[in-house]
Amino acid sequence: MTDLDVRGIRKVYDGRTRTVEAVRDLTFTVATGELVCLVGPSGCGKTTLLKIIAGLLEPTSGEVLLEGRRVDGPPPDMAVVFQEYGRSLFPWKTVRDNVELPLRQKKGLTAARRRELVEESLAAVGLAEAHAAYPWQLSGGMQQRVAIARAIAYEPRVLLMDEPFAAVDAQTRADLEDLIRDLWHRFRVTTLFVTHDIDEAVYLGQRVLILSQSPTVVRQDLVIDLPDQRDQLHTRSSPRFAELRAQVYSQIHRPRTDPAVPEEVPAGRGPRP
Ligand SMILES: Nc1ncnc2c1ncn2[C@@H]1O[C@H](COP(=O)(O)OP(=O)(O)OP(=O)(O)O)[C@@H](O)[C@H]1O
Repeated sequence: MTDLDVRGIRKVYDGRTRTVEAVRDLTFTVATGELVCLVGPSGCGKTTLLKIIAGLLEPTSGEVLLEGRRVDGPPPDMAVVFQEYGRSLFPWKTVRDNVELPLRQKKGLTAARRRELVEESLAAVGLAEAHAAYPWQLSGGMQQRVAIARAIAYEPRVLLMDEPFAAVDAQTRADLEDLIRDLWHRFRVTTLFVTHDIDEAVYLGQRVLILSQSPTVVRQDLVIDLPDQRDQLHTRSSPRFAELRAQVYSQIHRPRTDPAVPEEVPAGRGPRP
């Protein structure tokens, strides 16, 4: 079954002085319970695409379907984890209250069930002990764990992650990558994980969607045929990992086949139909 169906998404930012075609034509699907990584160079429109999928930004053309229903605003059964954990947590609320907050918007949850979900998800990310702390008392990696716990507690149908580990150190990043694999094994939430880090995409994903430079199209939809049980040491040093990362690298850096296509359209000409 398909959870997420992205069809012909195009996005043109129409500014006063210039018009930028950020995303040209993106089409892909994510099946129920899949973990798919989306990798592309900086500025290729990953955040733009994610905002469109999350219903926060309207595409110029194309559509996103979530379980067959068109997304035209933030869907209630989707959770997003952003890169800037510092700005996504409320500093005046405790860890427990930060995780519980979105649950208060969810219909039909009793206070007891909310408490249960908060406790379970904090335990799942290894932060059961930190429930009474404030975000500013925690390290960056711990704050990002809180943001992940908040997303999981919500029991979303689809989880979107936008470069969630870009701002943490390398060791914390590796730990958080393993946490994502672990949580995905446990909860099987349909996950779309956006990153510009090729190794991270190959390590995490069942599939990697490789994006071109802006204006963006899908260069390749690559199946990651690494063993399901992955670990930082053995997986990353395996010959197959090296082959897959080389394949992603060469696709990302492949020259555009259509160099005549302008990346910026003069203002006033407007988006193409
Ligand atoms: N609100 C906006 N108005 C005009 N142009 C924009 C706007 N947001 C993004 N862009 C442009 O669209 C293109 C894609 O930006 P976007 O932030 O989606 O890329 P990205 O792949 O997420 O980048 P990064 O990896 O550096 O975070 C860029 O050229 C950017 O300058």
